[in-house]
Amino acid sequence: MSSSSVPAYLGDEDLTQETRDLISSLAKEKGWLVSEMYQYQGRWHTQALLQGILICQKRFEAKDSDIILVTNPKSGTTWLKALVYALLNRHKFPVSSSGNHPLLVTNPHLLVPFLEGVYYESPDFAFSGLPSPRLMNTHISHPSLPESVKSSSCKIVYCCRNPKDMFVSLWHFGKKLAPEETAAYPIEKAVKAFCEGKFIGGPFWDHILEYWYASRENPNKVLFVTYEDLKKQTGAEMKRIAEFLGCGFIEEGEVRDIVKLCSFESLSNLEVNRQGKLPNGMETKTFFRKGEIGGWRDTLSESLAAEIDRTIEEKFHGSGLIFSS
Ligand SMILES: Nc1ncnc2c1ncn2[C@@H]1O[C@H](COP(=O)(O)O)[C@@H](OP(=O)(O)O)[C@H]1O
Ligand SMILES: C[C@]12CC[C@@H]3c4ccc(OS(=O)(=O)O)cc4CC[C@H]3[C@@H]1CC[C@@H]2O
Repeated sequence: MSSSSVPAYLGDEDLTQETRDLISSLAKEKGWLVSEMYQYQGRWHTQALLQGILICQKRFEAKDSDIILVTNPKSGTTWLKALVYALLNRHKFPVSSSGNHPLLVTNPHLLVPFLEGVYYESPDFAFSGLPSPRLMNTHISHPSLPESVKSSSCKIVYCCRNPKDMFVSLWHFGKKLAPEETAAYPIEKAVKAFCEGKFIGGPFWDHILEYWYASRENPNKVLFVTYEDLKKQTGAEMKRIAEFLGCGFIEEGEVRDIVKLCSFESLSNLEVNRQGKLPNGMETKTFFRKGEIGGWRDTLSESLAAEIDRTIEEKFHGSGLIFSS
């Protein structure tokens, strides 16, 4: 990859010998954005994110008080980070006297660390130094989570999104992230790869279903929310998240203020989210595009939408999970 906006952890520099040895034994495919992606524990990864996951699996020690936000890419990660950060810090940083709220001057990705990204960039990063309760996010699949995440009483909030909107969001994100690499790539090919599961973090259906069943088996451990419900009833979903996390009583005014501060209109118009880059090289504005439900209609032809619908029907049939659009 050559574009300047491409983050460090999409590259293949700084790989340890251990990662190189493992990679040499893994199935390999050419990706849409990356020239090589590797299949590890059933999922496709860039070399850098794979190394981040390996280090995370080895080193991350979950605490009972931890909160981990889990998503597939482009399913509402940035928004969920902002909402939960504002919720947990509502006494320290009241949103009503909001002139100096951290979210007004800091991109949500800098307030909530991305586990495998941080472990790739800074393998010795001291997660133990984060204030309690520690709030972090990951795209790691349920079976691949570090053992301590599964065995401790830490809480997981999983947010999923209608796969058609998720794909379309990824499509535009990829084009912004690496315009040269993606310019000549046909959307038909990308939809095919997405439906075959050969996309970073994919297959998307395994990711969603594993957390879906985990939330049904252990509702005190995993809370399952959707981008669509968050969009339609942000306040009610935020209260559900707050109750799950044991945040205690929240006044209606506080809920309203947090919902407003974290809305697409509010966050996407802040200077900090319009200009500038994260330290990893990604432009902050790439995380905000339309922020709508059903926006896939502007990008997908009927036949491409039908191709994704067929995959959804095949993979989610009988699961009880229904995507609204
Ligand atoms: N505050 C917010 N409210 C609603 N959607 C938001 C949001 N912030 C970002 N998004 C949307 O969430 C998607 C990015 O997901 P992620 O944060 O997981 O990378 C993008 O979707 P679109 O590309 O459909 O607009 C982005 O616009
Ligand atoms: C994880 C990430 C969002 C997804 C980005 C991504 C999406 C699709 C890709 O296509 S393919 O090469 O697998 O065919 C590649 C990538 C690589 C970067 C991914 C982003 C890094 C941080 C974002 O949350």
